Amino acid sequence: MTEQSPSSLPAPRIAPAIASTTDPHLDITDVTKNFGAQSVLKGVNLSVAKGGTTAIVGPSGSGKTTLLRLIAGFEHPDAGSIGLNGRQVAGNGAWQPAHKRKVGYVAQDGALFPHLTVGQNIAFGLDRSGLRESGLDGGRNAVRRRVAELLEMVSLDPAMAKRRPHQLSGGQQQRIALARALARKPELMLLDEPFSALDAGLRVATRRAVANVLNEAGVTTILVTHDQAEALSFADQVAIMRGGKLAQIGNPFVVYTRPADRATAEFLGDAVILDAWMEGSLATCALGGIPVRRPPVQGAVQLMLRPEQIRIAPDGPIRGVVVDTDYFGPETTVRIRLAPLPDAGADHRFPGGGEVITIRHWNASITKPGTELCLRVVGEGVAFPADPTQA
Ligand SMILES: Nc1ncnc2c1ncn2[C@@H]1O[C@H](COP(=O)(O)OP(=O)(O)OP(=O)(O)O)[C@@H](O)[C@H]1O
Repeated sequence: MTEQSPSSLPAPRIAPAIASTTDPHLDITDVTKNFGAQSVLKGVNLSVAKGGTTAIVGPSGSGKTTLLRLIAGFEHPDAGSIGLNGRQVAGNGAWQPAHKRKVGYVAQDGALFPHLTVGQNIAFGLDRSGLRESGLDGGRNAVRRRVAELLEMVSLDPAMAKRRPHQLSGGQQQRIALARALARKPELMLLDEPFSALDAGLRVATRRAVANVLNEAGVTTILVTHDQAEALSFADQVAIMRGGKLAQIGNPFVVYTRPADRATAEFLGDAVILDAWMEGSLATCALGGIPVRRPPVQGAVQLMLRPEQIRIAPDGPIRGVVVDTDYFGPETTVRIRLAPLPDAGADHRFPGGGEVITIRHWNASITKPGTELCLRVVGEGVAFPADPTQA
């Protein structure tokens, strides 16, 4: 048994930045989209708060880009409606073309024009009548000044305006693409996997820089990605797309720690899933009795824990033997075969032991195969009905 009680568990961290969706910037209601016989979006509902950051994450082909293109106004929905700032822009007979929606779009590869300089690329996005409205003449000097301003906004040296895209790194190219999209002063920015071509270090730095620019400019942002870690770190609202539907929408902490179903749990990160028996708010499994906040059913369930909730501890009540390990530098994944619970006996509610779980540990030397370990579980588990039709 674990020695945790629900009252001793850490309180969930609630993401501070979720803006109220009572005043949504974007409102998507029951949107469907078919391409020929293929049904790609099957009734999507999503609300994005003004100034908020939403990540749409999901496997390849689940419909993420299609949804973004509908929001941008590059495609019409077959049914449902899309509202921007309280005004219907698509559906129910309404239609506002893309160039009137005040929406910026940055694609995966940045899509810069290779034959134009950086400055010309950015200037391409400038709305010259907008420059005139701002008291600028819309001529060369005004354009040059605005391009320099936009380059500074994305933390690049204005001298770069003379270069061509092939003379820039991938991260710099993505920032130029962002500057070009920002040139029109969009109120909503759509980012379609803009960091996926960058290597790991540059990806994190560029993501952070882009997030800062958009945040400071107060631009509502939607990021599409298939990278769950990116979604969790970038956004204050994460929407998980699966098979043309949003399986769950919530703040990053909630969707990671309390996924709505097993597929979402496994998509968002590593998950330890064990057969368990739910009685009241306690699920008994090979790791002992684990508190569950809102059990969906009683009786047979599948219990989900994140690997970081299972700690190696000399006084831990659960026993197991290391099966094998995988060394990754800062951490090692450790596969452990669990021993039967001492009080399991012939009671059909208790698992018989022998389950293999995978956890992580920083010290590779204490996790050699065959080593006996004591384990402790921290925090709550999430229970899913063992019979998925009950979900
Ligand atoms: N213009 C189109 N014509 C026909 N089929 C399309 C069109 N656009 C998208 N599709 C199909 O719709 C499905 C969803 O595509 P979409 O690009 O929206 O998925 P995605 O989740 O963004 O995938 P990825 O992560 O691989 O970019 C795919 O099967 C795709 O082939």
